[in-house]
Amino acid sequence: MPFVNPQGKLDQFFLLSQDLFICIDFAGILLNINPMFENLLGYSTSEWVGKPCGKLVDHRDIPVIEEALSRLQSHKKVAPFDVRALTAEGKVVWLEVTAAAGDRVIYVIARDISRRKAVEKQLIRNQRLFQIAGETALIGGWYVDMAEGLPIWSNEVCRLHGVPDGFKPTIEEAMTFYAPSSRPRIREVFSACCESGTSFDEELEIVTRQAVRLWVRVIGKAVRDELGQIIQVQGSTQNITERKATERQLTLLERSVEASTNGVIIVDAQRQDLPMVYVNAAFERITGYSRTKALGQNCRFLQGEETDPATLAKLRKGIYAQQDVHVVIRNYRCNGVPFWNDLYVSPVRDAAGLVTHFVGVQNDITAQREYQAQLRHNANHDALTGLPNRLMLDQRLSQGCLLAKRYRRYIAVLFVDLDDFKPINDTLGHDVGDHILIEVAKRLEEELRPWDTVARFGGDEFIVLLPDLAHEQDVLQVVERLLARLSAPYWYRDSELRITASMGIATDDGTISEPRQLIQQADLAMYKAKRQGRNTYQWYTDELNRKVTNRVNLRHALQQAIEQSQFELHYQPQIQGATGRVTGVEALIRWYHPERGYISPAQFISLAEDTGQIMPISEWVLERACRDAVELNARTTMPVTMAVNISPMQFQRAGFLLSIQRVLEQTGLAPDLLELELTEGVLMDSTEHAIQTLQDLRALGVHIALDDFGTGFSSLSYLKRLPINKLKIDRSFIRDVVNDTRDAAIVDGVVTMAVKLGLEVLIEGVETAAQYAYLNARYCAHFQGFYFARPMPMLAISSYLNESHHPRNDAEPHPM
Ligand SMILES: Nc1nc2c(ncn2[C@@H]2O[C@@H]3COP(=O)(O)O[C@H]4[C@@H](O)[C@H](n5cnc6c(=O)[nH]c(N)nc65)O[C@@H]4COP(=O)(O)O[C@H]3[C@H]2O)c(=O)[nH]1
Repeated sequence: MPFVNPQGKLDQFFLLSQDLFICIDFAGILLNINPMFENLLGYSTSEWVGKPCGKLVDHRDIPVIEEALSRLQSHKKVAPFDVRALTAEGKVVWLEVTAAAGDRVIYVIARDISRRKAVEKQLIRNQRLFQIAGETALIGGWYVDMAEGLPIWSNEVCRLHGVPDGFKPTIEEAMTFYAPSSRPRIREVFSACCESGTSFDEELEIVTRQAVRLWVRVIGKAVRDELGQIIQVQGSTQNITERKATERQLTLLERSVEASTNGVIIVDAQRQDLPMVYVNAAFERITGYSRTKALGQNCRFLQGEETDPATLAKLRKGIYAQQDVHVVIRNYRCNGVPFWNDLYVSPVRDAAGLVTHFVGVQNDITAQREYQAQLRHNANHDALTGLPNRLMLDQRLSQGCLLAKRYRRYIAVLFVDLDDFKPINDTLGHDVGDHILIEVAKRLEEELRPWDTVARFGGDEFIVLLPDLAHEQDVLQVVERLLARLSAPYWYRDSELRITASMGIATDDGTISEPRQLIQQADLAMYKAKRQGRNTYQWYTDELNRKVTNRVNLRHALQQAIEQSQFELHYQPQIQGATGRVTGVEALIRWYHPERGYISPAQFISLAEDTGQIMPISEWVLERACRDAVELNARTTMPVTMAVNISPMQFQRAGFLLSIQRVLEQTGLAPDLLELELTEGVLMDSTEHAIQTLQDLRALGVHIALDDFGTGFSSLSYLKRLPINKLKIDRSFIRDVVNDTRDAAIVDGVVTMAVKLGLEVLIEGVETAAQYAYLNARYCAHFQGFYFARPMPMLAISSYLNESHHPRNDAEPHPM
């Protein structure tokens, strides 16, 4: 290595120095370099002597070198400066350069400051990072030297307070930034820290210079010197406004959840067996379990015997699939009482979508369910007796048929109707009636097996279903047992009441296509039982069915007849025996059916009575007969009475009297030419009312005849009170009157009695000359019968009357 010749005593420094010693001329050419040059930069010194010093420097620092050189050339001073030199390996070495101009040369000392530069760089980087952290976390630092008593704020703290960077408040000024509510606290904790070194960590409110309220977390601690004296209080201030808002919201949420009337449960989805980590107060109230008991457990402790496995499976499936799930589940309270839990469960996901929890919202809907059940019960049960009603009966009947079919058994339907319940109800009152119905329901239920059904079908009608009979005949034991039980005395407020029932039975093997038909069949059979004397039963038969079907068909046809006016009136003459003169005619209805021809009134009148269709028919008959009577009387010289049959229903209707009055007025028929024929049955029913109506009719001038006399059971004492004009002796006594002395005796008795009571007598059903001769010889009466004439249409009776009122010579009435 070539050595530069040392000069004078200072040469040793030149050689040994850890700094670079360089001499350059005023043009910047290297003249002399110490050995450190080679050590530091890795170049050989000889190479570089005579070369411009600028070549050593990183191109970025060349302007610095040029500037310094220019100043030195002008013999100006140059302050030490830093440049980057490049080593032989291409690395950068930071040099602190001190240069001074001599007479002919420039002396340069350059010191390697690369390590310092690296530390500085690191420091700057750290400062920057600290600043970033402060800005990001909204934390600023501050300190107060005890000696000076002035707070020093970092830029972030300045920013927080809304003041420019470098703002230097007094302690008092710094305090005034705190909101009035927070001020006493910061004073207290700051003083305590200054005086006794107590650290503080407070969340307080400040008001920025722009009057914005912010929440800050202020942390402070004392710094002591080696003697333990507090020399400084330092700390940080962090803006936590957002966190506070979030916290407030969370608190609000928590309070809301706590206050909710719904039970809320949160379970940890990440832990084994999904333990509950939160339950609210409503959960405690609903279940009776305290938080301490519930937390940490799986919800399954709420389940019990009646918890439906299917519902449970649905709930588990939803949880397993991490989906929302809604169930109504039977749960149990702490005291073992079950309740209906309307439960919604939803997964709660974290930001990454992972299910961390499940939240369950539960509602105790037991009361609601019970109410619904009550409604359902009410819809299916009779309010008075609590028995199933018709609706439920239908379901049970269908089920019963299915069971009978499946297990090859028989189903029996009993139609139970109480005998004479209406009079009890009407006369003794509804309380008594209700009491009996409840008692009947109870007795029926007690006599039956649990799988049998008793339903209330109507007022005093009950249906019993026996869906499990081995043999059809088995039903009879039950029926007899029920009849006996129902006929046992009933007690109401110490009074004994007696009532019986009539029952109709229908059975089937379950294959019937329309189970309701069994009820109809049992109903038919029950009616038959009623007709057979009550407190008995009847079995449904096909024959019964046929009759009923005919009746149903007839009823439909009758309705059409009413609507299409298919009726006519025929008239049968009534003859006065003494004179042979026709004194009246009886109007007899004829139904001309377009397909079936004439249908006898004997076939349809009683049906029309049952169905109520008799009313429109009767009105028509009355009016037609009155009009025809007016016409007939207009054509004859002698008055002719019009006898019209009055049905019981017609007679009992309120307004009957009025309807007679009206028809007389409308047709102009003289009242004494109208004779109303009533049967004994009509008058038997409501005696007082009937007698009053008869008296009113008589007052109108209308005649009354008691029809079919002798066939009923009217008492003679009763007969004497009736304001009637005429008795019509039933034709059943006439048929054999000539030969049968008993019939003759009856006719004799009735006629004698009638005459004694001042009543006229009409003998019906005279068919032969012998009968007529026999009767006419004995009694002063009127006669009617085929012997004289059959009922005939209007035209025919009109000419018949003409003829009879201009009799032929023998003056005897003649058969047609
Ligand atoms: N065997 C026999 N029968 C005789 C003789 N003379 C008359 N008859 C029949 O005896 C019935 C007399 O009428 P009824 O006893 O009031 O009996 C009537 C009456 O109860 C009822 N009826 C007829 N028309 C009406 C009506 O317009 N209104 C009401 N409510 N019932 C009526 O129908 C019943 C039957 O009427 P019809 O079939 O017309 O039968 C009539 C008549 O044709 C006879 O010598 N021998």
